[in-house]
Amino acid sequence: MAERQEKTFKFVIVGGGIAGVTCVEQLTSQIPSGDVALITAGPHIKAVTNYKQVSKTLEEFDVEEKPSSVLEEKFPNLTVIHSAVKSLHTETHSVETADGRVFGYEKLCICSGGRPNLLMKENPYVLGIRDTDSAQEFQKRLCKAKRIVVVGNGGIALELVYEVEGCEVIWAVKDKAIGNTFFDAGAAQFLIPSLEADKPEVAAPCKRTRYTTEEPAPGASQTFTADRSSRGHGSGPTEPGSALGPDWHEGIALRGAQQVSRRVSVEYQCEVEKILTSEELLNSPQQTLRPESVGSWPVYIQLTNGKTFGCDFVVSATGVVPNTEPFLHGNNFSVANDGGLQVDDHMMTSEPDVYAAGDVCTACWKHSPLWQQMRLWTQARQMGWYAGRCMAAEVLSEPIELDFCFELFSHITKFFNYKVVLLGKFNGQGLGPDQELLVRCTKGQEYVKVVVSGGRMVGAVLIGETDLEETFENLILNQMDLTPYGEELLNPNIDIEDYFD
Ligand SMILES: Cc1cc2nc3c(=O)[nH]c(=O)nc-3n(C[C@H](O)[C@H](O)[C@H](O)COP(=O)(O)OP(=O)(O)OC[C@H]3O[C@@H](n4cnc5c(N)ncnc54)[C@H](O)[C@@H]3O)c2cc1C
Ligand SMILES: NC(=O)C1=CN([C@@H]2O[C@H](COP(=O)(O)OP(=O)(O)OC[C@H]3O[C@@H](n4cnc5c(N)ncnc54)[C@H](O)[C@@H]3O)[C@@H](O)[C@H]2O)C=CC1
Repeated sequence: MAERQEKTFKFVIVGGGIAGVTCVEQLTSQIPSGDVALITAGPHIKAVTNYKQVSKTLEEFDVEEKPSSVLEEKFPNLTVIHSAVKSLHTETHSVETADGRVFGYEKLCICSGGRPNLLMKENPYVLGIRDTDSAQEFQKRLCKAKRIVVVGNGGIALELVYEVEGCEVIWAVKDKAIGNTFFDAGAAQFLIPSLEADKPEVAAPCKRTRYTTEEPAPGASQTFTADRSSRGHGSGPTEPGSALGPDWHEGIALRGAQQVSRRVSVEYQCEVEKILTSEELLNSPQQTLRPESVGSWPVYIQLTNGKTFGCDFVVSATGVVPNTEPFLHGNNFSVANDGGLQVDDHMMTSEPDVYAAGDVCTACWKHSPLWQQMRLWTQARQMGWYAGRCMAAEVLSEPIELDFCFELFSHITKFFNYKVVLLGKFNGQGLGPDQELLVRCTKGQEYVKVVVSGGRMVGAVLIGETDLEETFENLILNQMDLTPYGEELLNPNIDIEDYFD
């Protein structure tokens, strides 16, 4: 550890993403006299703008990348330090930065986010998407590409396969249906036609109280094509840093080298066996391509379904790993199975005076039966805000209770150009057999799924302009017995809002 301590701050926040910046904003406004330092690796910070509380728990906002001077001008008691934290010494209450400076703290909040959980870290043909730099690298490689393979079945994969144009996409998913992180096979079936059609088909509403769905057989593949117009170019490069967020792809053209329509082939129920160069492929015993077709691509991907695809590069959209490394050495943090710093219901880690918020932490308090953690920026904002309040409350010796936002999971987003609202145990997470699903689906228009347990609504997936989010949120929060209403709950001819007034 360097000998010289530059300064001791009352509060030190590490990370200029949504969690860190929201925590700073909360602290500086609650305790204007306390000096606060924000230590962050990149030159920019992420700020929440146009915040809108849509309902009791649903919120919408934009995120802007801004120079940190904007924050310093707004909060005179804030100092922004641009350097990565290299080590943390909880005993002496100090952090050391990559440029050798040491700063003391009375209370520390770690908001260092996460990084892509890459399939093969050292392989130059495997890309992850996290921040502005990695998105621009992806765009640079894509504009010369004729075929890419996307591995993963969560948020990034869903966005990419829909947005990429002029390049063939092979989409390898582990599951029986697309988008398993966010919804079930029924919703996947509703969304799939969007991959091949620009205009949604409008049909009469149809209602079913339980859904059944045809699933592709193991190793099956499906191909979807569509013509789409290209979009404009956007912002220039920035330093590596915070995660991208909603609509990140709208500012950059995601167009490949081919003047052809979009073409997505989904390979179901498979994982990556190997990623090989053409030379390695020729020497591989499992290789199934004809020798004359080997060599035309820079890289080849072998899937566990026995298929091999040549491509320009592979996108590993396979989740997030929390950035904990600089903080662990020499300290005694409890780390969760997913690699996050465990935090209690006051966002405190297992080390005294050290809090954590956002993608880097794992919520280890006893959750409300209707909430779960997902690494989303709505939760990064809520956690950063609540961590700031908890730190202030501790300093002011005020009591504080777990915030209401952790009562009910709620998320608004957009997939395949549809509004998507997820509430509570939207996929029946952890409910076991004690659940009933009510589904209403109008092809090309809306998909409504309600999860009922013990006669009470515990979750919902709303795709399209359903206008049901507020009513369903209330029904979930009230835990009203819905048994008398039965299937009428989703009857499209009943105005459900009036029904429950
Ligand atoms: C492509 C993409 C699309 C997404 N889309 C959505 C979406 O539509 N909706 C949604 O809700 N969520 C979305 N997310 C997830 C969301 O962006 C993240 O959950 C959220 O931004 C996490 O915020 P954070 O502040 O915890 O971490 P980050 O944004 O990762 O910020 C971490 C900060 O810590 C800094 N840092 C890291 N290590 C150190 C260190 N050692 N010292 C100092 N500073 C350090 C980094 O520079 C960065 O500023 C998306 C994510 C990606 C990658
Ligand atoms: N609209 C939204 O809300 C969006 C949210 N995000 C968030 O950004 C973060 C990063 O996104 P993603 O990388 O898509 O993470 P994710 O957590 O959403 O999905 C990861 C996917 O990768 C799969 N996977 C994991 N390991 C694998 C392996 N070895 N082989 C094959 N598949 C594997 C998982 O089954 C899962 O389908 C997530 O926290 C996500 O929630 C990202 C984009 C959009």
